[in-house]
Amino acid sequence: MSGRRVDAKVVLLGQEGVGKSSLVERCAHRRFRPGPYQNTIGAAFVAKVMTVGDQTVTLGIWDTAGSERYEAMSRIYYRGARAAIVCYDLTDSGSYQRAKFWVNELQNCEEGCRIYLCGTKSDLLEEDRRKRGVDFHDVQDYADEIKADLFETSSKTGQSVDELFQKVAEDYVNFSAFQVMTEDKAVNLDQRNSPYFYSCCHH
Ligand SMILES: Nc1nc2c(ncn2[C@@H]2O[C@H](COP(=O)(O)OP(=O)(O)OP(=O)(O)O)[C@@H](O)[C@H]2O)c(=O)[nH]1
Repeated sequence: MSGRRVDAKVVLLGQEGVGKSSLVERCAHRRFRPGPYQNTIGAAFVAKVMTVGDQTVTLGIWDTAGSERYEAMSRIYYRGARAAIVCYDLTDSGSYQRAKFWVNELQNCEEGCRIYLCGTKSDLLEEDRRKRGVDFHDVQDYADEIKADLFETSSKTGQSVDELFQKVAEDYVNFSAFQVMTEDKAVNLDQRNSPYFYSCCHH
């Protein structure tokens, strides 16, 4: 992995303890560590190579610290991000409010960043449905409103974790292809000095 170019910066945001580090651990190392909760200090970085069709894409994933103490630092980490996975704990409505705070930040400061809402710890709901603290349909409506994708994941069982990161990689590839197409067009339209442009207009 060393020396490999990162194609897209991805940042994880969300209240402390919602399971951001566990999500990265599951995605990168396909494991879940149930041990005592250790909060992230500052941020952690993982590069993950993904396959989209016949292309490989390296995601540079920044796992930020959720503690409000590190809020200013998290802002540094989402700068230039192509995708933000904004996490909340499906059993904790307060964490969903905190997720909305990060969405507002991104909308105001990082226009080019796609947002993925991620409700975590879905295995806890399988154990007991009454533990759900955030209504799925409410979040789906909100996701539609902000043009975000919505996933409900479990790092413990692995549910929907691969799907989430795969979608991030696919959107990156598709969006980049679209961007190249529109940029090419912009160049063509702008080439007033090009021989083609004049030959085209003078004949
Ligand atoms: N049951 C269950 N517990 C989880 C899951 N994901 C995380 N946890 C637990 O939730 C606690 C917090 O997880 P972390 O991944 O450290 O949370 P974080 O969002 O990175 O926390 P900060 O680094 O403080 O921002 C840990 O005790 C995890 O074991 C999950 O999918 N299911």
